[in-house]
Amino acid sequence: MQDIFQKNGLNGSFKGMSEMGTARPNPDCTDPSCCLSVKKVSYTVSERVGPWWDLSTFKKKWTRQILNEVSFHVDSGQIMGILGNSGSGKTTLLDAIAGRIGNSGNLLGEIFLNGRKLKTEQFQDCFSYVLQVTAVMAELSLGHVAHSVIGGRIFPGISGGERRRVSIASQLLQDPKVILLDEPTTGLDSMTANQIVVLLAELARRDRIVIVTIHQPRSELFRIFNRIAIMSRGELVFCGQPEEMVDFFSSCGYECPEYCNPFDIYVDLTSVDTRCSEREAATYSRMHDITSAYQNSEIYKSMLERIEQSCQRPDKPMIPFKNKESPNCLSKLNVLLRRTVRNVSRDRMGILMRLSQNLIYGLFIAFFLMKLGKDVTKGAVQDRIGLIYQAMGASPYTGMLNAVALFPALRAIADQESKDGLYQKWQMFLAYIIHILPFSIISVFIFTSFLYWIVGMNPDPLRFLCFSAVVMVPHIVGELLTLVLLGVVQDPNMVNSGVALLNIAGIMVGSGFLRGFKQMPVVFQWLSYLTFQKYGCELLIVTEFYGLNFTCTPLAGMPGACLVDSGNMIIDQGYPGALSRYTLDFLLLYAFLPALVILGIISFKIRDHLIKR
Ligand SMILES: Nc1ncnc2c1ncn2[C@@H]1O[C@H](COP(=O)(O)OP(=O)(O)OP(=O)(O)O)[C@@H](O)[C@H]1O
Repeated sequence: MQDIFQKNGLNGSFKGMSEMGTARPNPDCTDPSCCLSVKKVSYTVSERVGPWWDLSTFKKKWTRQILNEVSFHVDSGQIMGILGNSGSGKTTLLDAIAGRIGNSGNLLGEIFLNGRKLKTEQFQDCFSYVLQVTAVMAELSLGHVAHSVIGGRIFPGISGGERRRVSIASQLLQDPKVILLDEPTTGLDSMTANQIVVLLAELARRDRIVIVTIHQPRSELFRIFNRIAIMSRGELVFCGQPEEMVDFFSSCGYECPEYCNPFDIYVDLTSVDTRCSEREAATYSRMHDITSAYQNSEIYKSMLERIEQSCQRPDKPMIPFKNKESPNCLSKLNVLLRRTVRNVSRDRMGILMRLSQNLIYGLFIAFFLMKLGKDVTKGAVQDRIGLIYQAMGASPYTGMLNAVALFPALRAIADQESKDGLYQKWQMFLAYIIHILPFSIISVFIFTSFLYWIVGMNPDPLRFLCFSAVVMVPHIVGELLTLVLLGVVQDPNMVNSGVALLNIAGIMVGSGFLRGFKQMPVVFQWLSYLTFQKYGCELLIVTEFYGLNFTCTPLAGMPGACLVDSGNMIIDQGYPGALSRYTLDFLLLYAFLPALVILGIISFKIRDHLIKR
């Protein structure tokens, strides 16, 4: 990060602040190398009138105007601050310029860079966008523990101000000409907030256009911004130089009282107060009058002229695209993997839990079963089948819990960083699954090493290895399946339920324990071939039962109790031919892993299309 700031002349600190004082970057804009013109940008969305349970109103829709013909012009070397009360449309305006607006609404208007009209698909290649950090936290559902988690786990030990600087620095990697920032100062104390704005002004001074939305700027920043835009109800109520702003509002009859912050006064003046209908009508009318006065002013007309001039110029400079040079796919994967491992390794408790969760579960089984016996009348067969059922049926859940706990945070980061073109979402998915492999292997080996020998399963080291290799798969499949669904389903709770239901269905149809295959309707017999549980259970049955001889204590009144005298009989009756399919079953079981990885890549490619905003 230091390098990036140094490269951009900022020397990695806010040292420049005192030196530059409150000087405004490129105040005259005599010879800008780049200019951004936004012309009549409007955005409307269609909303249902009533809730879904009231069908008559739910069927009706109304059109809501979020942005209404917003136009402005900024030259390179300038910083523009967009003010406005909450819900005035600041973020939507930045989203529209950055090409990040979803396709849920209707976006109209034109954006020009250097007088050249941008195609929608070019927006993201030109502009860098630093989101509200708070937005990322909401995405991660971490708002309630913002400081403990963001400050401790994802970005350990860095302050809010430093975090903003990291976000800004990461955007500078692509050397953009236009940087858009959504509320980069929110949540910071006023001194740090000012430092961030001064830093941004300094970035603008290096021949860039910087546009920031900002809440409650301190009055000193008045001299820093080259352009101030005030929004209300999706309209641009005013856009011009700070001095022009004071004169303009004075000419409308609204003098800024002495010792008052002009930003606060003008934002209040142009906001619509919805607390009661009378006040709403009065404040709306005032806002409307000010907007009309602005649209009839010389400031507005000269801004429109500048847009026209830049579009009419015969020698228009080329569109300044962001630097797209990036490392190859393997290097990106390597960086993502290292970052994931580094973040995960900081959470010692998390690692311990991941390694021991299967073991804890193994303790339950061992405590419940104690020692496996050989006497069929004392549960020798039933206990073994129960153990296999547990090993196959429950392992996916531990994998699922890991993915649901860890991946949504990384997914949110990947959503943002992939929009910035740093890498693709599926690369983060791949890096994540590479990082889980050692955890899965070690945790399953701890589990099987304990359980296998404690309960006294077939005491053959080779069979133990086969048992471990089989149980590994449902654990990893549980994690992979969760990741695949997390690609297309946003809510981790829904994914949880989905994976749990799929697993229950799989073990029911695939294991043959609840109902023998021969007794199942044909459709379920066919479906069972699609379940990894079919191959896993069959393998574990052979691994445990093949060559096993039972003893029997004849019971009075149960003449058939001793009919089963060997494990081979269990295999022949329940899983005919399983012995000869042993290698094939292994191959088919392990084939689920690459298949799910491919499905995951597809799922995250679909996510690219689903997440537009
Ligand atoms: N896709 C959408 N569908 C419906 N309403 C939307 C959509 N996008 C934005 N809005 C609404 O438009 C209004 C403006 O939202 P926006 O986030 O741009 O405001 P803002 O000025 O950035 O607010 P804040 O300062 O609180 O972040 C809000 O009322 C918001 O709910």
